[in-house]
Amino acid sequence: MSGLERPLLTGEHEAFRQTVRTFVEKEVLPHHAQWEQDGIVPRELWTKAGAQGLLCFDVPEEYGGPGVRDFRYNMVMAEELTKAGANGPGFPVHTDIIVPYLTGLGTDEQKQRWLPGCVSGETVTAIAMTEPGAGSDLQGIRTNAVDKGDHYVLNGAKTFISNGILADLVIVVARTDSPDAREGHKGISLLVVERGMEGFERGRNLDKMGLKAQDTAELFFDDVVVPKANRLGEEGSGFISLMVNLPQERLSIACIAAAACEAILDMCLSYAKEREAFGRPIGKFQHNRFLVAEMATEARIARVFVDDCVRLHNEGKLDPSMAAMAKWWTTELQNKLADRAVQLHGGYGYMNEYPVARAFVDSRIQTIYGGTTEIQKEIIGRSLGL
Ligand SMILES: CC(C)(COP(=O)(O)OP(=O)(O)OC[C@H]1O[C@@H](n2cnc3c(N)ncnc32)[C@H](O)[C@@H]1OP(=O)(O)O)[C@@H](O)C(=O)NCCC(=O)NCCSC(=O)C1=CCCCC1
Repeated sequence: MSGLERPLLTGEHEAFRQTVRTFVEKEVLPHHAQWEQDGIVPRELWTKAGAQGLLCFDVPEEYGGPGVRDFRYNMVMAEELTKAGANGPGFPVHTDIIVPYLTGLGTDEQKQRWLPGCVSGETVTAIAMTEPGAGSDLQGIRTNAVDKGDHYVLNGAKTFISNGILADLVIVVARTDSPDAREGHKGISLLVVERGMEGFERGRNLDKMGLKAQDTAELFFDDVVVPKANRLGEEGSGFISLMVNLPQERLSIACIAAAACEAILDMCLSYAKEREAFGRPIGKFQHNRFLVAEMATEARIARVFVDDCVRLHNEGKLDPSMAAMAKWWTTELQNKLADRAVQLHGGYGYMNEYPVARAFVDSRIQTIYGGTTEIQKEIIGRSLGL
């Protein structure tokens, strides 16, 4: 797909892309296979990324960041990691999804306390929404925090938490209402739990089908004393804060999907030109030519759509239903293209040593996390008044 115009991006974004690419080639790719076996990346990778200015672009200067509110940088980061097949570093999870809660909801004291470490990579973050018994139905969570005056006592369990093992700071979604007088979404708050708090334990680093080098963990909270100074936003405002922030998470996932579609197309194009069968390159057979032609068309539509969503987001005009459209459509496309790519590659496509196999397994989670395809359609349907 190289050579296609991207009017959204300027020379500065392309220069940033070069910095990310050099970092990925030097610091990530030589070790990635080992990290996939380990199920985790080393801490030092985060501080190296921080030192190169690759984390938390929109954190204001007074809190140690570059203060650049431009999601195109987030998008370029997602693209470079995805196209390199380097899905281990959970940088987009940190920069695009979690740190914005601190920047947007934190008091000055909280921001002074937490943001400089997030920018430098000393502090790795996670957000804990999902529980063993509640995923799509966020209001159904049971983790609860009991008000004890100047602190809460937190109890519960979370699962599927990205960066869960590495995280020093976890935003925990918890019920702060009483079990006798449930207040629906108004009973949900966001509490920051920090590494070392008594009663905060990590469970398994979960063994996943794909995204092998990114740690995904169970977290347990057993009478954890969380100071009220660690609550983000007003008590009871947590659900609305999630609804307001989730569109950016979904856009981040769509950025990954659009880049993955382009990467899959490139793999198929090369293979269709190189691989010969029955005396000619397989791309000379009409079936395969049409297959790759369809992929090129669909990947281009995804690109134009996602770039436009990023433009709207930068202008503060991306509504939640548009983010939902971008998320479901591009991630479903990514799955479709990945499946077809394996078929085109035949037996080689099933071999882990071929990038197409990784593209296939990594695509599968994309339609699930960040809100499933079905939840995205629910959001769109409701926005249409249905
Ligand atoms: C969309 C959803 C299914 C909606 O739920 P309900 O039907 O219970 O809620 P409902 O009755 O629709 O609404 C309640 C209040 O909320 C207001 N509001 C809604 N949207 C918004 C909005 N956009 N802005 C402001 N207010 C909003 C609504 O008006 C209502 O308030 P009111 O009662 O009128 O006072 C929601 O639960 C959801 O989204 N689930 C997916 C979770 C999900 O996506 N995890 C992802 C976990 S995976 C993850 O986090 C990671 C993945 C990858 C890496 C890292 C992290």
